[in-house]
Amino acid sequence: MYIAVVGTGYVGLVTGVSLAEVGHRVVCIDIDAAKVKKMSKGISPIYEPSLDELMKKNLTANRLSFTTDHQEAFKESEVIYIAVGTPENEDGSANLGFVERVAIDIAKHVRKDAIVVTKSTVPVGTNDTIKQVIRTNLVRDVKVEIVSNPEFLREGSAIHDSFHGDRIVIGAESERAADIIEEINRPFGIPVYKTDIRSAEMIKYASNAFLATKISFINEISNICERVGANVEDVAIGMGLDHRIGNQFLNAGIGYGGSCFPKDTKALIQIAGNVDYDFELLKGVVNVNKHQQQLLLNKLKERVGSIEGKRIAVLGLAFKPNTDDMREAASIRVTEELVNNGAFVVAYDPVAMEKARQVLVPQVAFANSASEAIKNSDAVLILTEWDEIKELDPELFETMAYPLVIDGRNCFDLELMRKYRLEYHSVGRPAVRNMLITRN
Ligand SMILES: NC(=O)C1=CN([C@@H]2O[C@H](COP(=O)(O)OP(=O)(O)OC[C@H]3O[C@@H](n4cnc5c(N)ncnc54)[C@H](O)[C@@H]3O)[C@@H](O)[C@H]2O)C=CC1
Ligand SMILES: O=C(O)[C@H]1O[C@H](OP(=O)(O)OP(=O)(O)OC[C@H]2O[C@@H](n3ccc(=O)[nH]c3=O)[C@H](O)[C@@H]2O)[C@H](O)[C@@H](O)[C@@H]1O
Repeated sequence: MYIAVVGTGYVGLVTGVSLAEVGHRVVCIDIDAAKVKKMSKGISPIYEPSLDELMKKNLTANRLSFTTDHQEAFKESEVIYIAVGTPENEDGSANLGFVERVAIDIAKHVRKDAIVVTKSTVPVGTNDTIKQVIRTNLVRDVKVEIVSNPEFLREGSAIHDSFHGDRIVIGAESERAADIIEEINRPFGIPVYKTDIRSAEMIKYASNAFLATKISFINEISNICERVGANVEDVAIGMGLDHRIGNQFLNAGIGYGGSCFPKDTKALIQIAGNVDYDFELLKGVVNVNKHQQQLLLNKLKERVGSIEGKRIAVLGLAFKPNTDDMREAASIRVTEELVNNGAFVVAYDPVAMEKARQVLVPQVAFANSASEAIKNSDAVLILTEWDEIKELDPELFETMAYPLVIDGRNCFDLELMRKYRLEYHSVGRPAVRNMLITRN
């Protein structure tokens, strides 16, 4: 199949590369010329495990190409994927400006009958708008059908998820269009669920909102655990053994960040509000998430008193491990608050430092390693559970005058931390206060 993918962010690029890998001829289009130049050389503009290798392999095999030219890209295309961003408007609703722009580009440049597949996360009813925009702006006499095919990949394991996802959802207005998209995806061997377009659009928001709900739920349980002396990790294991609950997405921490949960939960509240439905539960989920980051800062303030003039090491800046994505990362608000309170912040991340420099407040200093950040600090805050951080030797913390570690991601085993001279606070687990121990 000749396929065009519009937008080469996390979703578009991974979709394009994966479709090329299973044998399709794919052209990826982006308006960002610098990005296109880089990708044409086989260099991924984002950090995503295995992506570079697959890009190079498929470029060499001539199954994959990149361009800024929509007209050129749509010349042969039988299927056009829309994978541009749908960021948050100020009122929490989804900004559909990029999607609508692409719909107009398709209408102007499409040359043959085509199926337009929406991968971007869009509010229920948006595919009807896309259809309308394309049909009213069509320049040539061609037939365009619309399919909703929401994406469920996670950043940091995007390639793996594309080949081993739990399901592919196809929402279509005709059986023919649904069958063609199913056929395109057959080589992935992932179960396909076909439905109507509006239900497919809703499946995406409902799935993200449900996962976000699980996180806020376990975070509230963790806050109670701290007060009653229980351990949230044991609680999550015990709960997860019930298959109806499942053991995933029950990691308590500083709340969810990233480019999707924060915006998609708010967008779903708006979608509900637009039809006069007050989605109370989801509003609670969003509020709990906001509060959770503050709890970490409260713990710090409680232990160090005034933050002013203190040197605080912040380990882990990306919103989750294995990505350099800084969108809605907890580190943005946390470092800003520390700086506003007069702290000297020294930050470290194994991968996201370059992007972090662009979004964190300019007063933040960057260390070349975790140990450099930790040395001489008054406290360490852990915000992302990178393996590199989880594998740090706790002895490193003993290089601090008063080893105070506040871990927002439960990176360390409590038994292990009890063997070191340090004070360690994590989320939903008993604190370790072990300043007097002498080890042999
Ligand atoms: N990031 C993720 O893990 C996931 C994202 N999604 C959804 O997928 C959509 C895309 O998300 P990301 O890939 O994160 O976005 P992104 O913001 O990383 O990338 C969007 C890309 O589209 C390009 N673009 C904008 N307008 C264009 C146009 N008219 N023509 C060509 N290119 C254009 C931009 O230059 C940019 O490179 C969003 O709706 C998001 O909610 C869904 C599942 C996972
Ligand atoms: O629509 C999207 O963009 C994507 O959003 C999430 O993927 P992603 O944001 O890449 O990452 P997740 O692994 O889901 O983590 C999101 C946030 O939740 C946090 N989280 C996750 C799991 C958990 O148990 N606890 C927890 O705090 C993570 O630290 C991170 O900040 C979903 O998992 C994907 O299925 C979806 O396609």
